[in-house]
Amino acid sequence: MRPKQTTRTQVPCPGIPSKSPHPPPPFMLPWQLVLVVLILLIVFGLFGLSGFSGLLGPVDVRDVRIGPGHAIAQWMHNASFSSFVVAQSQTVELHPGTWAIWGARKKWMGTVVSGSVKWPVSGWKAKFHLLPSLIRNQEAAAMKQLLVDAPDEFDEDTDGVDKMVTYEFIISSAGARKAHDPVREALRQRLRDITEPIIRDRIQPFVWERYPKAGAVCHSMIRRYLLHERRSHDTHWDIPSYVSVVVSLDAAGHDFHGGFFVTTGNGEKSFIPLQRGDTVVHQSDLLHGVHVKQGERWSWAMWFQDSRDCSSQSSDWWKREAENGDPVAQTLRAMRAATPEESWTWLETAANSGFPRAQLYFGKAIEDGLRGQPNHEQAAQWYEKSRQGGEVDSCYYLGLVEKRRGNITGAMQLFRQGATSGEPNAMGQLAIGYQNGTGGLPQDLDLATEWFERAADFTVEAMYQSYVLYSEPTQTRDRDQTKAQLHLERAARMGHESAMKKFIEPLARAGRWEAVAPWLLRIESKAALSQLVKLHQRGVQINAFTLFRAEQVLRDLAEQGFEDARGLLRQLLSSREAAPAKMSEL
Ligand SMILES: O=C(O)CCC(=O)C(=O)O
Ligand SMILES: [Fe+2]
Repeated sequence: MRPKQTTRTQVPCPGIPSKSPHPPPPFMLPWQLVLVVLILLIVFGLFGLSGFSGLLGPVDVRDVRIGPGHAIAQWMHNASFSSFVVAQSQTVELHPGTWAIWGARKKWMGTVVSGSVKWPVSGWKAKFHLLPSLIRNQEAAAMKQLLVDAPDEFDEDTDGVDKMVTYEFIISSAGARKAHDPVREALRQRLRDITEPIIRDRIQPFVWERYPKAGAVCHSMIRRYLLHERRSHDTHWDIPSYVSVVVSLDAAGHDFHGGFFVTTGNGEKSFIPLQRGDTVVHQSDLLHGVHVKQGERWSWAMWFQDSRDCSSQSSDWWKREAENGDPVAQTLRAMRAATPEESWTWLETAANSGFPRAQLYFGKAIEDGLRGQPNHEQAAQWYEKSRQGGEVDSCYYLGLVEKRRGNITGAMQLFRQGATSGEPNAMGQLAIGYQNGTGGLPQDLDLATEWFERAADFTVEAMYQSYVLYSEPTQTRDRDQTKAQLHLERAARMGHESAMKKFIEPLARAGRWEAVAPWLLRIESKAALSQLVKLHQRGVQINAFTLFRAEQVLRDLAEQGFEDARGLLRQLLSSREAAPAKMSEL
């Protein structure tokens, strides 16, 4: 496979002057010989004539075809028994399209597993590709190590999918301001030194061949899934991305269990056991997510746009398919719609076609009052249709409607159905039922703990409640401080306000102000920010990235007109006082 050749070098002809006063020399001069050889190298290098490869130096063929024992080959075998995913493999060659005179030219030969997920109702199949070992073990390890060594330099914004803290490190991004902050530029550059050749030589050639309209990588980031932090990136579509590429930096079944999955929202998840350096390529029609059930995982994710300058024609994506009546395409268009009215129209059309996920979203749109007054009864009818169509998330929303109607027992039955199908919000509601003994459930703190703990991989409230429950004994177990502490830290790191305050109490009591400082920024209240400024003024060591972010937060608040933030910003920037901080003064 070759990337498209966009420009070709014009080779000037080294002609002999027409009116030469001297006869041409009988043999080529050495410099002319060199020129001719150079021209041959350029021409054959550009056109890739393999017959001349001897002239161009050795070809470094990296053969990473997988055998039947490889985890992905086994997954593929099992997928053939699945009701919703199919996959087959082929061998593919990638030529980087660049060449080096002195170094070896590179060629990648590997297995590509092409799979698809069959959507219910629609004939639509969401395709994806798996490329085992596209990234070398050492490359993946080197990328990860750079960030393991800089644990505090991750972004902690709110995630668009689950509203919890992201914990991502942006390597490059066309849109994000944080992709240009000077304080992390050296680290970003080291990561780009590794990632850019990989994108140019391996990822881009493959993506451009399979998706001819794909342009440039416009967003590239590392995500981490640590034990005391984020455990999941639950079921979603990559709405802003034309082509998404995910590289696992750890090995499933070895460093962690679970990981990247594909689904149709019916409760079944097919976990793809990506090994270190294995790569997934897909578009926004693939419903997918991440759940790290044990261990820790890091991944490198990229989003291609459909242009080289990162402008996006996303309003055109899946247009023809939507207009031809496909409900999956219609739902995707609703999620990219320019106006609420347009979104409503596509969702209504898709819901009327019987697509369970669209029925869920349409119910939400009605309940949220996307058009007119919120209407819970009408929303409930769509949730019910969606539930009957197999969409597990609907059990939770329908359960909430029942709860509001005062039918707690009916609500609990719905929550149980959602919970046993793996829906985390329903798990949390069922746990509350056992915690309080409501909705026809006995009070049972062991079952409450069990369900909260299952949900704690996904929702911040369940993380916090797991901490609360493990902090106390039940009739059958002692309190478990280790588990309680893990859940408290996870809830705190994922943005639970009470958890953050509880988590820093012992740090403050021990006078560990360096450790307290980043938390004050995370809490972001006026009191917390002024304490942070106070610590800084008193000479407490605060890492450069925390200080940089504090300045940014205060600047943003000041620009929004908060007078206090303006004052705090001035203090932060002004010189420090020398006196050490005392707990009693804070
Ligand atoms: O971490 C991964 O494997 C995938 C992350 C993902 O799906 C996303 O960032 O959209
Ligand atoms: Fe994604």
